[in-house]
Amino acid sequence: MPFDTTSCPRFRLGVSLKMYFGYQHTLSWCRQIADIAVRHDAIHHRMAELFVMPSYPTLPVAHDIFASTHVAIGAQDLSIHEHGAFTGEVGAPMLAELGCAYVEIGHAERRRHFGETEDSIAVKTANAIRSGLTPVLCIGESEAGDVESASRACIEQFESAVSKSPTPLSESAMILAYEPHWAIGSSQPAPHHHIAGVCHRLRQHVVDLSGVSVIYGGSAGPGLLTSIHAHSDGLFLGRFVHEPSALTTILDEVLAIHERLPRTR
Ligand SMILES: O=C[C@H](O)COP(=O)(O)O
Repeated sequence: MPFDTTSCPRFRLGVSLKMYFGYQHTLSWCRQIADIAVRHDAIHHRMAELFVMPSYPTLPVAHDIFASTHVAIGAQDLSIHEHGAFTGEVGAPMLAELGCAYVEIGHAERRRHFGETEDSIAVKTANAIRSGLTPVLCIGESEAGDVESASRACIEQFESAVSKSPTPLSESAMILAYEPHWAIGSSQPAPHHHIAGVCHRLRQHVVDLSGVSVIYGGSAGPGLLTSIHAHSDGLFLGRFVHEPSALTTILDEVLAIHERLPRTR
């Protein structure tokens, strides 16, 4: 009997490749992910939505690789400008033209290494929305602390990022990627109770915004979704899916989670 997923959550799984792979390695990884996506029931039955964010130069070919799959592509950043004399920049309109559905904004590494500010993040968020891209807005506290202070920091970052939005937030699609800076690039994710607590408060904060999902990133990998799925709409993945078979393991978890949820038939 086919799965009835109408009453079940649809998990959002995003992957950023950052700048880890070369050009050919990226395309080979994308082909393997496409192969997994066309065969896995969790994708077929729309229990999970997958988006991948490779480096800019690979986007057109990645778009072709995923064309006959349910996998979407996104960029890892965008310019604060849309067009014009801004050497080296890539604007939201071109990303949309390339077939990107998503764009990452405000990642901790951009904040730390490239001078990303709350103001530039707000401008980028507005530009993304104006071009029809779904922002994957990265928010998170810089130092390890308690759930309350982390949640406050995240909510401040969220409110600042959407402060220039050209449309009412109730009409916007957005993914909030909760990434505590101290858990990124680490050997393990933040403690489960911390992830659950912060994601819960973020979900409460956006409870009236039906287009906003809250996912967790920061050393996320196989096994994590099983533990946090009641509190998180998915995962933002990095190093721990560089080996494509790890994604199969996570999609298997999605299937198992759905199997355990009550069904309306
Ligand atoms: O963009 C992805 C996140 O920053 C997680 O990266 P990581 O899994 O290497 O910690």
